[in-house]
Amino acid sequence: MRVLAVASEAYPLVKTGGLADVVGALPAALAGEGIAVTTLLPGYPAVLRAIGEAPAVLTLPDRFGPARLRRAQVGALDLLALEAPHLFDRPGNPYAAPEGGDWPDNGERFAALGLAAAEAATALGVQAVHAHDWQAGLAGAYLRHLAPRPIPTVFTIHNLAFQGQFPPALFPRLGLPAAAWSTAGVEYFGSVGFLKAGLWYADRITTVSPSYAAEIRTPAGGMGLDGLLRGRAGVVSGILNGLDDAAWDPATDPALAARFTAAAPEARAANKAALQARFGLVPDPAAPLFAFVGRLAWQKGMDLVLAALPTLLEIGGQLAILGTGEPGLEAQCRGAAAAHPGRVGAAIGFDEALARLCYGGADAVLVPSRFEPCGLAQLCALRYGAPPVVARTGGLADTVIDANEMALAAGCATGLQFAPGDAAMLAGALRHAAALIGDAALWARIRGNAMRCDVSWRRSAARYAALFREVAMAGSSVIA
Ligand SMILES: Nc1ncnc2c1ncn2[C@@H]1O[C@H](COP(=O)(O)OP(=O)(O)O[C@H]2O[C@H](CO)[C@@H](O)[C@H](O)[C@H]2O)[C@@H](O)[C@H]1O
Repeated sequence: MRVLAVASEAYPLVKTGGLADVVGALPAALAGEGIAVTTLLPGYPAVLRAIGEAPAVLTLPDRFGPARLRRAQVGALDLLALEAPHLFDRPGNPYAAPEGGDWPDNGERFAALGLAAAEAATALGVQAVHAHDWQAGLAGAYLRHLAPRPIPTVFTIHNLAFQGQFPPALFPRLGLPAAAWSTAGVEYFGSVGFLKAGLWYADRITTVSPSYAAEIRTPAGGMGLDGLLRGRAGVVSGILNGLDDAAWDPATDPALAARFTAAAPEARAANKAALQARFGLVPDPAAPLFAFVGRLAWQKGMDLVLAALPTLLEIGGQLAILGTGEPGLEAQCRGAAAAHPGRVGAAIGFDEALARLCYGGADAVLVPSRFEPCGLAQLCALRYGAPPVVARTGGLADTVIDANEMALAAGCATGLQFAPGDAAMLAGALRHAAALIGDAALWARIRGNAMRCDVSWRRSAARYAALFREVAMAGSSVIA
C-alpha cells in the first residue's frame, strides 16, 4: 500500500529538530513492512536544490498563489516538493526570518501545505495520509471537506507545545466550508488551530511514546488539548521513535575519533579524550564526563543542570554542553564554562558531528527534560554507550531502565532516571551516576546493556504499518 507523509522537515534536507529525523527515517523502515511512502515537503531552497530538475507532476489550485508539485527520488525518500517560491523560497529557518520572528504569513504557508497534501493524496491514489505536527494540521480538514473520495489520515504529535494558532481572519482565506469554523472543526479558542484541526479530523492520532500518549490526556500534560484528546482517547496511541541504526552506528561513524562496538568498547576511551580536548576539559580519563546535547529551551531542562552544577563539580565531574536556543540560556552556558575552565565546556551552535562525539565519548548523557514526547538524544546515547541520565517522563521513561536495586540485581539497567523538573533529584542522580561510573566493571555492564538495546525502527515500523493497514481497511470514518 502507499502512504503520503506530510511534514515540514525531513533529515537530511531540512532539520530544526527530532521531527526531521523521524520523517527522514520512517520511509525506509516502512518499506521493509511493505508500505511505500511518498513524502511531501515545502519547497524550501534546500529541498529544491536536492530535487534538481525533477519534473512537475501536479499543478495545484491557485488558492494561496501559484503552486505545483515536483517529484524526485532523493536518497531513500520518494519526495514531492511543494514549489511555491512566494511562500517557501526564503532565507532563514523554515519558520522564522534570519533576524528572528516568525514569518507573518505562516498561516497561509502551512495551509498551502495542507491543501497540497489533500490534492496529492487524491492524485496519487494513496490509501492513507500520515500528517506530522501542526504544520501538516490542515491536511485532514481539506481531505474531509474537499476530497472527492475519503482518504483516512493518521496524525502524529511530535510536540504538543507547538500548536500553530492563527487569527480568525485566516479562516475565510482557507477555502473550507463555513461549517468548519466550529469547535467541531478548525476553530480553537477563537483562533484557527492547525494542531487542533489535525487532531480533530484524524482517523487515528499517534504520539511518539506510550507514556506521552497518556500524559497528553491529562490537564497537566495536555497543554489545553487534553479535553479533545480525552474525547478521542479511543483513537490515540503511542508508538516509540527509533533510530536509523545504519546512520547511527558507532562501529562505522566517521565523526568519532575511534570506532567501537558493544563487544569491544575499549576505543571509547579515545573518544572521551577527543571530547575533553574539543571542550577544553582536563584530560583526565577517570573524571566522570557528562554531556548534554539539545535545544536550549525550557522543555529540555538545561537550567536544571546548571542548578545542579555545584554537585556535578563536587563529585569530580566534567560537563560538555552542545546546544542552541534561548539567548539567556546560551549566555548562562557560556558563563558556566567561563567560570569553571577545564571542568565545563560549552559549544553554542548546531553541530551534528560534535553531537556524535558527545554520544560516543561521554561517560553519561544528561536528558533532564521537563516533558519529552519521545526524545532521540537518549536513544543515541544508548546506542553509543553513554548510559543516559533521564527525567522520568514521556519517552524517556519508556526507553531507559533505571539502575535501581532490582534492575542492578537483574542485570538489566541501561541508565538512570530521576523525577522531572527537580534539580535536587537531578543532583542525586548525578551522585548515583558518579558512584556507578566509579565501579568500572559495573558501569561496563550497564554500558553493554545500553548498547545492546534495540533502538532501531523495527518494532515501531511494524506498529505504524499495522495502523495504516487498519485505517485503510476501515476507510475514512466520520467523527460523531
Ligand atoms: N546543538 C545540536 N547540535 C547537533 N545536534 C543536535 C543539537 N541539538 C539537538 N540535536 C539533535 O537533534 C535531535 C533532537 O531530537 P529530540 O527528539 O531529542 O528533540 P526535539 O525536541 O527536537 O523533537 C521533538 O520531536 C521528536 C521526534 O518525534 C521527539 O523525539 C521529541 O521528544 C520532541 O520534543 C537529536 O538527534 C539531537 O542529537
